[in-house]
Amino acid sequence: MRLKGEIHNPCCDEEEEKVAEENGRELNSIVGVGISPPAKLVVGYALTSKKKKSFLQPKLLGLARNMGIFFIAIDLNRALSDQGPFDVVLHKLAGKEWSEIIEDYRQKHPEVTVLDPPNAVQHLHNRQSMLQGVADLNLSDCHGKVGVPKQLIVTKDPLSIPNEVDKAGLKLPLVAKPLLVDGSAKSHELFLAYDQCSLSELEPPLVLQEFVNHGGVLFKVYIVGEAIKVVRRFSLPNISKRELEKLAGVFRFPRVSCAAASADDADLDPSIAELPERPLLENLARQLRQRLGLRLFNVDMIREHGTKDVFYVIDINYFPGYGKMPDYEHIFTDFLLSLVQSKHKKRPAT
Ligand SMILES: O=P(O)(O)O[C@@H]1[C@@H](OP(=O)(O)O)[C@H](OP(=O)(O)O)[C@H](O)[C@H](OP(=O)(O)O)[C@H]1OP(=O)(O)O
Ligand SMILES: Nc1ncnc2c1ncn2[C@@H]1O[C@H](COP(=O)(O)OP(=O)(O)O)[C@@H](O)[C@H]1O
Ligand SMILES: [Mg+2]
Ligand SMILES: [Mg+2]
Repeated sequence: MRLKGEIHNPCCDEEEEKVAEENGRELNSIVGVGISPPAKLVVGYALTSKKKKSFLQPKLLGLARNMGIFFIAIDLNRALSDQGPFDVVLHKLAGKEWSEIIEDYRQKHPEVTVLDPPNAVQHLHNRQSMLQGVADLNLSDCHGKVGVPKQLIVTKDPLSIPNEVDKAGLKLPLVAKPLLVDGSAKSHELFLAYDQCSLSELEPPLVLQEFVNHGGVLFKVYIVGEAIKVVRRFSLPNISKRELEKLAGVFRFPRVSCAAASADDADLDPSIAELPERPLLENLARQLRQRLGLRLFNVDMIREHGTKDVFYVIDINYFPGYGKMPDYEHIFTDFLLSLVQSKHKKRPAT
């Protein structure tokens, strides 16, 4: 925690100016009435403009300010070590150059909580390494099973895909996903493949994943440190055997489970809509947090149609769209405060 007056506050765009204005209003009002400055938490952020807009909403900034938490934009044109000082750094920017900057900063400033370490984030930029952790989890309790759909990685020669799929024993239909996830629209361009021959039309590098019928509903499990929030989203409908026999080809499908596809208020079959049990989610989140070394992520989970508790994780996203998570402003401010508290607890008594 720091005292006031230590903050450097560079403004780069409209969003940042708004944030700085919110912060400044608080600083001036305290100085003006001569109250001694309270301890405060300074959070530096390096986010895309889309993310700044969706995450730094007035309801978060206002609540945070009342709790002594101030968000300060990191100036990408200046050395990171010359800025701040920060208690926490939040970041989600693409590119190797940024990863190196933030890793270097993390090593030189162990007193700052960097959310999250770039090498751990990197793990989620590849759809193969992303799900490796899940396959190795130990979730053998009575609240359900969590696995990963059977999948195959293809890095070259599209003409060999039909044969490779055959050898691996993958069952059709398949979902084809770009192997690398870099935040681009292209990395979210997904295809459904209904027959083996057409698979050679796809462009590697890819993950080919068995399509799991799940009743058209997906569970988005948001994790913020130890907090978990789960929402329902619409997803792809079941594909019947009959339909599969009739169809051939590969078809691109749109972003079916985006925020606009919320299914929380829909009138759904309870056996499809019922959320995964809380102990299962807690166990999953705890183990993933440890294994991935991340505190800010979400997990896309589906329930195998016709079962009560057989789940598959199909996607994990770093620093997802928390702005759409119900109650995110409280969850996030509590989380930021808990970081400082745990830091204080760890400090040896003098
Ligand atoms: O754009 P939003 O707010 O829907 O958030 C996206 C996430 O949506 P979700 O919160 O899961 O509904 C989205 O999740 P999905 O991959 O769509 O499941 C990604 O996390 C996306 O980041 P990136 O493009 O992979 O870097 C996220 O995009 P960024 O906001 O990080 O650019
Ligand atoms: N193995 C699968 N079985 C059934 N549906 C799937 C599968 N994988 C993906 N989907 C559907 O495709 C959507 C996008 O896939 P996802 O892996 O989450 O990619 P993205 O990173 O672009 O969100 C999911 O929300 C879900 O509707
Ligand atoms: Mg997804
Ligand atoms: Mg994703």
